[in-house]
Amino acid sequence: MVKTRAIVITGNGTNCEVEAAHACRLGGFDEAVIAHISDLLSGDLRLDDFHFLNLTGGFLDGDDLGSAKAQANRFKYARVDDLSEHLIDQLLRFIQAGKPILGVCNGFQLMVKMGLLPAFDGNLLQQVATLTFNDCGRFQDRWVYLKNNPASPSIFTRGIDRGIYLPIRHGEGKFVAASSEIMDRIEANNLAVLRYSGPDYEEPTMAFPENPNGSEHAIAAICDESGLLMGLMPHPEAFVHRTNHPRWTREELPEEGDGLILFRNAAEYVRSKLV
Ligand SMILES: NC(=O)CC[C@H](N)C(=O)O
Repeated sequence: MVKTRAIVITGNGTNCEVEAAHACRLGGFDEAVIAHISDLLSGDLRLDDFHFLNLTGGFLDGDDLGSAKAQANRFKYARVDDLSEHLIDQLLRFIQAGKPILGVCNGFQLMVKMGLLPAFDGNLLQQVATLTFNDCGRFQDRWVYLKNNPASPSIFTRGIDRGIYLPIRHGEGKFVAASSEIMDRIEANNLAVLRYSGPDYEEPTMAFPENPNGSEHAIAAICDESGLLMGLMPHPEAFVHRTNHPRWTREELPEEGDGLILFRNAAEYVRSKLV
């Protein structure tokens, strides 16, 4: 049987790669490789040899130029040394092959700034939204409630009932669309996958602190129309077991953390396409 292989890209300031690779393995991938961006740029590793790409969180290039902006340009314009192609050619092949990509926090910022999300009409590499400074003006490091949109096409959130509880750690998490037309289209196509809410997961909220950054339409996660490309500000890889929960010694909790389902769904999707 073919091994399902996940790749987590690191380097230039990411800091969640070990947790992310662990989540991929727990979720069911046979292998999860932590690859430095330099290994892709040198041609030593190729995206073509993997089935799932996780763009993980951190402080790429120290957030200079705005979070993930420099890495977005690196992905778009850097050439792979020994293959006489650009890294973006590999990335576009990956997407055209129908392979899923999950961007978390800095990785979500990267996907949006490269134009991989929301990528209307498969129009990749055109930036139509951004993630900018939190309205509160401060870095936020705590847990949030995320209301699920069951009508979204995201393959990652299948099976989530009302919502999930996850940690955030970001300074630039406010989702802003370039125009009201873009936002209308995101809403019309159910591309807003998760929104900040109260603990009952009833209504999305713009109120601080439940909405930690002032994100338009309370958006915490979006996907593309295929559901295979998704990004979110909260960290699913940081809640895979009940002992990751801030109150695990005081509350009765299920063994599995709320974030693991995203990785399990990715692994199951990949497996279903390989057999
Ligand atoms: N944890 C993260 O990935 C943070 C992303 C980015 N550095 C920010 O502060 O917004």
